[in-house]
Amino acid sequence: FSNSYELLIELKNKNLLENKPKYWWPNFGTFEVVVGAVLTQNTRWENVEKALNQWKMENENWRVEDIASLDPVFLAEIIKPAGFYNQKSKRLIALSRNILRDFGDFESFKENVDREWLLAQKGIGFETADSILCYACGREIMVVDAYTRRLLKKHGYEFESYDEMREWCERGVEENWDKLDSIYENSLNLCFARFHGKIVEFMKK
Ligand SMILES: Cn1cnc2c(N)nc[n+](C)c21
Repeated sequence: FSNSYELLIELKNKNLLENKPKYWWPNFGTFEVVVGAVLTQNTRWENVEKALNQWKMENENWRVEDIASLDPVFLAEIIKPAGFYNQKSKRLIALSRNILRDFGDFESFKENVDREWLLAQKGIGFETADSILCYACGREIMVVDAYTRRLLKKHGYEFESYDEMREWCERGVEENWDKLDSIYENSLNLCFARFHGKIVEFMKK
């Protein structure tokens, strides 16, 4: 493939997202995505799901108001399966408090947060920030990760930085948006959410 549009087309016909949530990340658009994005650092997704489900055994769902006022030792115990649980517990509580302090509630955070605010939060780097923007806030931004880097390297593409790789993935799709729009029968929204999901599922196979 000579650009990311051609890569997307090659992946499109492999049915990589069948029996997956519509936008790939479970509970897309909710605070649970924010928690999962922090928990998935340096561990396997299966461990994140275990941690997320531990909380949901006792609670309806993950709410920013609950986590903001939680005892860090108590939360660490719940998220233990995800690893680095003391550090991740402290960071999730601080992040939740800052969301309430700076935005008032999760809905307003979804609408108004930007990449700079996220990157200023302790323990949030490019991949975590972009996962939150894309899958919690529904922004058209491409998450790139070790899977993406490995796939592109295999096809001769190497990048100086995270952002250079992200821009390569976004540019090829944006330059061919009209072609994609007709292929997807004009239902082309959040295509980067699905594009990243296809890459992860392809590389895991
Ligand atoms: C949501 N999500 C984030 N990272 C993932 C992964 N590695 N594998 C599968 N899923 C669904 C994931």
